Amino acid sequence: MSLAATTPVLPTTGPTSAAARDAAHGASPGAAKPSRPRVLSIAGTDPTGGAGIQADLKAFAAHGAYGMAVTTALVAQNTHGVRTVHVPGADFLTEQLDAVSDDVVIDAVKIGMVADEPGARAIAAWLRRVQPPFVVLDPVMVATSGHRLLDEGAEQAVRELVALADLVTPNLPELAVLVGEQAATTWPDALAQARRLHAASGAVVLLKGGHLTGEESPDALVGARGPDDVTTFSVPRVDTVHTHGTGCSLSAAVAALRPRRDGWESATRDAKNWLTGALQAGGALAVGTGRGPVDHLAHLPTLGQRVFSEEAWERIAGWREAVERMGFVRALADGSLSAGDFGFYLAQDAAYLAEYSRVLSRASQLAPTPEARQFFAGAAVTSLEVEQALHRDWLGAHAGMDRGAVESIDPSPVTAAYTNHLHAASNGSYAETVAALLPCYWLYSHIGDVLVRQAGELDGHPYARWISLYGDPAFQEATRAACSFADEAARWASPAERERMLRAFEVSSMHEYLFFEQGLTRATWPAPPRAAR
Ligand SMILES: Nc1ncnc2c1ncn2[C@@H]1O[C@H](COP(=O)(O)OP(=O)(O)OP(=O)(O)O)[C@@H](O)[C@H]1O
Ligand SMILES: Cc1ncc(COP(=O)(O)O)c(N)n1
Repeated sequence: MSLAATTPVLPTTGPTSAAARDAAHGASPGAAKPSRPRVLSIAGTDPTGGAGIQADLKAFAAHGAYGMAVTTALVAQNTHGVRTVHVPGADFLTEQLDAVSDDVVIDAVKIGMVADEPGARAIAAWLRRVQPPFVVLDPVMVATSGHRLLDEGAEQAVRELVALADLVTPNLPELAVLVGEQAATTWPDALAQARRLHAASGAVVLLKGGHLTGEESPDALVGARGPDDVTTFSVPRVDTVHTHGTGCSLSAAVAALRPRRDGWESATRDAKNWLTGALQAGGALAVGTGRGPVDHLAHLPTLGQRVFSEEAWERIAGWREAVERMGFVRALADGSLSAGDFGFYLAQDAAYLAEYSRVLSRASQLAPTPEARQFFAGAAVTSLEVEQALHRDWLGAHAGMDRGAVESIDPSPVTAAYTNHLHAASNGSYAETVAALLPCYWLYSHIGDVLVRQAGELDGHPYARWISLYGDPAFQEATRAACSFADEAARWASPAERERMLRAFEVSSMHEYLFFEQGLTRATWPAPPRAAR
């Protein structure tokens, strides 16, 4: 038997259009919009911070709203599920609600878990008294872990709350309960149910398709601009298990945005895009061993973080020491390196620089400021022309290679691995690209210091010209500039992006080591196998 058979689907207050409700709240298109809206969450708690009030406050802050919270229920839960629920009671709930509204002007309300029928009735009575401008109701009934967050007998009271809400954000099972039907299994059936809910209640319905399977995760706004209006928002489904609290976070974000927007559509579109980024970054948070939360602040830089280059340099302490002890550097410093090994190194360096120059050009293309664009474009030219000219001179004089031969050197597997890594990083962001490019400047000038120190007096040294070139002050200056561009990019990077930068820097440092050392280690590489005839 469906719930509709025993209870009226919706209460008797009668539907009003979204536009009429907005007008009643003074939310006309020309009305002044609060720059920092005061938004109240009425919901349960999640001590691990992924859902409920804790998620709502983060979503409010992420959207620049001032967050407030009234607790309906204290929930002992984590990323594996709900353990127990403690409900302080409807009288205390009303006391909390009044404490807020007696003092603070409220720009929007988001309602989540209401827990039980007395709770729902207390909230309904308060909404009728206070008439907040925008009310978003996420009709939380069952946690994804399967635990009930709403007493079974309270469903009718939640239906009554729908009629007091401006926007209701059900997932498929919740929508079914609200209209008193079986849960829809297809998107068109779900849309038809959402239309019926809108027609009966007057509330705009944001139908959430997170529970569907498929490559897209569609949501639809029903009734925002008229009874038959449906706007679909579809994003590619993020391949993640970390979806705890997505419903709470989405509805809170819409509530935070709505007071500054002219309608539900633009608030929903932006909230949904933000949520997709937060879902993508959720795994990197490493919160809990179950279904973890999304990263509400994925789009923000973190205040108080360390200077990127300091942290990056510290992270490669091991590679730095390895580079200082390298046999290739020691042999170059004491002059015992054979001309053949040095020639191999120079030839590979020429092949490397050709690709490095392309990645520098890409950094210039992605750079956010004219200074950075100019720096990386200039570096692309220098590495192609000036540095390669030196390589050509030596290889011409000592290995009999002409310009064409130098320009068509095959990269070794070690060289190709390094340049492939740089190209892969340059398919990411500007910040990642700069971080990947940096060790070539920095470790190279570090090796220069080590070489100059180890070589001592350069008179009569077979590699004097090269060693003095390593210590060139212009190169040290370029290294400092590259560091400051990386630091600036990191200042605006999210934690996940900064981690990608550090990783790109670390991997490039490893490649620097392998690149230099290949002058000697190549003797141990296997010869290309002969094809069997
Ligand atoms: N894997 C995913 N990729 C992209 N978007 C998703 C994914 N999972 C959920 N969403 C989006 O998250 C929002 C919440 O959707 P969902 O249907 O899961 O609601 P819910 O069941 O109320 O959430 P909760 O898991 O918090 O209870 C929707 O906008 C949905 O499209
Ligand atoms: C207090 C509270 N409110 C809502 C949810 C639903 O979120 P989810 O379905 O992701 O567990 C929850 N777990 N806890």
